[in-house]
Amino acid sequence: MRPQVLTIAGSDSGGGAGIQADLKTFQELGVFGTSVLTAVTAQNTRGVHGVEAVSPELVTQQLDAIGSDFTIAACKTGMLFDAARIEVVADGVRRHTFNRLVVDPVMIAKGGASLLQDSAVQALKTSLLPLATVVTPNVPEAEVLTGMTIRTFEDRIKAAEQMLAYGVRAVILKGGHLDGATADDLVMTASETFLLSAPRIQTSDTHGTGCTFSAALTAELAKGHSILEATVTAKRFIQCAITHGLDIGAGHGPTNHWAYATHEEAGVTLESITTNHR
Ligand SMILES: Nc1ncnc2c1ncn2[C@@H]1O[C@H](COP(=O)(O)OP(=O)(O)OP(=O)(O)O)[C@@H](O)[C@H]1O
Ligand SMILES: Cc1ncc(COP(=O)(O)O)c(N)n1
Repeated sequence: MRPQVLTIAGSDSGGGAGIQADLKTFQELGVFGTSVLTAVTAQNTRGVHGVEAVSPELVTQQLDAIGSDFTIAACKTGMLFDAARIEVVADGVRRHTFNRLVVDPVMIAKGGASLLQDSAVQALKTSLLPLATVVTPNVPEAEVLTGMTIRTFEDRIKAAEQMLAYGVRAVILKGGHLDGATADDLVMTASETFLLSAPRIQTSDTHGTGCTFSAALTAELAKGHSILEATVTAKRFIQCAITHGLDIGAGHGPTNHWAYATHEEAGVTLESITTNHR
């Protein structure tokens, strides 16, 4: 039987991020995707033009419809909109024992639109992160989650340590927003810290990179791979998707979800940098 997976996220009408990016990624990686919508955005490559949240009751109904019928091997969250949706999502994840949980703490879209209310950050930290297997913040999201300013490599290590203390099993602090010849993601578990690197692609077509990366990670966890194995495959998937962009739309274009199946990926490395003594 195909592994069944779930994404709990917002809809991106433009198809490059959100639920749409997640389902395309699941399909490409051979797992059966289901979805719980938390919000609907009117969005294209130029930006977010409207947002409406799905009621907490309907979010719960969707979670119960999935949880009562499917065997969810892994699950991810994306745009959660506000504290009320976070609480019902955390409740559903707990009740249905969705055990392998990837939390992508989506806060702000590439174009600058807010996808999570400021007042929801505390709920994310206290209700959802303790249930998470992996949390995948970018640098601005990690700054909000930790209250730290992240500039140096040491800052990234300290921030990842702080997020690990929120109860997650692994932190992937993504480096897409930083400069440099490589896009480096810091991967920290209780026992070890790694640097996951790939050549940085010069492109503005990076809409939905975080969604796609976390969906690939979820698909690989669902197949029973370890967190590290799943992380490396997810990086390969997103590297191919960014490298072979589709040139769609006039703004930040989507990535190519087909590319992983049809192109060789080059240059992803995983280097162990420290052994953590906890
Ligand atoms: N230009 C790039 N070249 C290569 N890899 C990149 C590039 N931009 C981002 N990445 C990689 O894509 C993955 C997603 O990271 P990113 O920091 O873009 O997430 P994000 O900001 O949450 O994405 P989004 O909010 O757009 O969905 C990471 O592995 C990151 O290193
Ligand atoms: C529904 C939804 N979820 C997530 C994102 C983040 O993606 P990006 O930062 O690339 O805009 C988005 N734009 N829309």
